[in-house]
Amino acid sequence: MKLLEADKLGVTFSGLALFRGLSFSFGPGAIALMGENGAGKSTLLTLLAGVQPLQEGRVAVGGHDLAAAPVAARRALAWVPDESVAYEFMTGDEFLRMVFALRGKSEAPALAALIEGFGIAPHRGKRFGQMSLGTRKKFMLVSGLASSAPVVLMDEPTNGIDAEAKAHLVETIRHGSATRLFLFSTHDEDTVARCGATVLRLAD
Ligand SMILES: Nc1ncnc2c1ncn2[C@@H]1O[C@H](COP(=O)(O)OP(=O)(O)OP(=O)(O)O)[C@@H](O)[C@H]1O
Repeated sequence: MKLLEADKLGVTFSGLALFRGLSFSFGPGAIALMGENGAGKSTLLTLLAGVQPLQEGRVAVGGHDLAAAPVAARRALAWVPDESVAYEFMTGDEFLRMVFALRGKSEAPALAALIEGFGIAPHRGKRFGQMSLGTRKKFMLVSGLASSAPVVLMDEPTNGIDAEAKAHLVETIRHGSATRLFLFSTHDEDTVARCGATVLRLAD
């Protein structure tokens, strides 16, 4: 079962090619995107997530072409950026409700266990402007992981989170990777090993 396919992806910034002719095809599992700072990990993830338009090549998510059928393709993925995208005035609960409303869902069956596992229950009523960086990150992770999307794209998911949350992230990836694809950028070798992830290395 193919969940994410990239065919001859290429990106050029200011006349310099960041990568070219990048092709892969993944079914369920865990893939760690690694490489030096500036190798293009975040750029690749934003292309796959449909956050930034493709320059060269094509992407299909859940069999849906990202350029030709963007709504169906994006419905098949969840995107967890490195930095919080929530409004500062929103509470944790309001943010989660907004994300599920945007996905056309009123509830997420996995949500309660994720809130518990990531230890964010005490922060649900807090506004993002008053949260620590790690707590914001945990809400981003929970919003993506609680979706039923078969493809979960995460930019540096362990950045800033504590050991308990990291253990829960690893457990969620290990448990879910039989049916879903988790593709995440990281510099964290320990997490890659604990998740049993396959490494996709972007050359500098
Ligand atoms: N919109 C843009 N315009 C011009 N250059 C860009 C743009 N986006 C990214 N870049 C450049 O592309 C390169 C790759 O950046 P990217 O953030 O994808 O790397 P990364 O592998 O995620 O790095 P890190 O490990 O530091 O997070 C960098 O040199 C960056 O400055």
